[in-house]
Amino acid sequence: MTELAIEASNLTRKFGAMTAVSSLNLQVDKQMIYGFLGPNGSGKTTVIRLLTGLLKPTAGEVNVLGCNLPGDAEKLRRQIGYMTQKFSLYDDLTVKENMQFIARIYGLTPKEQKARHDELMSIYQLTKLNQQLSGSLSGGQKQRLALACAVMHKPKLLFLDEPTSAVDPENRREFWEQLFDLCDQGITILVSTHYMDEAERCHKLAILKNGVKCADDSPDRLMTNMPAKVVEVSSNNLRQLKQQLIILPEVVSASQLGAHLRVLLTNDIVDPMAFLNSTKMINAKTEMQTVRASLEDVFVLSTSSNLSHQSEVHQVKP
Ligand SMILES: Nc1ncnc2c1ncn2[C@@H]1O[C@H](COP(=O)(O)OP(=O)(O)OP(=O)(O)O)[C@@H](O)[C@H]1O
Repeated sequence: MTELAIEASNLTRKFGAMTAVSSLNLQVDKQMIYGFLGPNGSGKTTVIRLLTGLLKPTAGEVNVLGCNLPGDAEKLRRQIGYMTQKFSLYDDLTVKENMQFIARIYGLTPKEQKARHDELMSIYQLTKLNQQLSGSLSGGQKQRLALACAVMHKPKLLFLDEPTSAVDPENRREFWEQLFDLCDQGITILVSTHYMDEAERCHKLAILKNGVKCADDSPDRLMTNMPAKVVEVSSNNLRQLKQQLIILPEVVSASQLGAHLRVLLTNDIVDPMAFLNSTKMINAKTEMQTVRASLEDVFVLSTSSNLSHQSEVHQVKP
């Protein structure tokens, strides 16, 4: 049986009357990259802070790397790394000084500091930037420095809260290669993101909405088992067609992608083409085909504000 790095049951966190995280059950296997995908304010950062011991839960149980939280938070701290959304290092210190500062916080001896510093500078391509003020680094360079600092003390578990929000696609791809290298070395990674391409790279993924987990599985299984049908429609009246379709209860969403309208239909529609034809909104110039669900479709369905659709999404994983 695979060992768990994180286990949470009924984890709940309220801020006053507002419930930021609601009865969350979570199991994360060791040595995997587990993603949190959710819209703004869905509770991703709050969950991460609860799992790092930085925030106390209102209710529920959390065990991370064998430490029961919040009681064992201090014991856990040495075993985890945390990279926050914002660049949290000192702008007016050089790259080297920031690394030294973090190394001292983690109590590395001068000899360990030197060895780790040289190793990380090389892995994260920071050697030439050693004496540069951190505030003057590019977004991608800052991110590499932040990751180097987060792994300084060789944590077993890494929390990354929207780590690539300020970097371009090429740097993002490179960053993910580094994450897979870390995973290969035995590190478990929990990462929150807004990006579908990033979410699709995770071994497993939870989708959060208003503090509630609405789906939890591998990206592939989420797409294969999505309880809705997807039809691509091309026509000469896409904008008008969209307005007509989205008011139908069977239509979860209709969004334009270039020359197509991507239409999500509830699963009880057995023959999507016949259904769309029966709406009489389709004209002689309309072409339709059913297509495989994308992760974005799963996300749209999971976070749809239509409650009748929402109840179905919970069936993504019973
Ligand atoms: N310290 C706090 N006090 C009051 N409300 C808070 C606090 N921290 C978070 N919240 C609220 O909890 C909800 C979830 O916030 P959280 O930052 O966890 O979401 P998120 O999914 O990380 O959002 P984003 O993607 O925008 O970073 C929000 O409504 C937020 O305003």
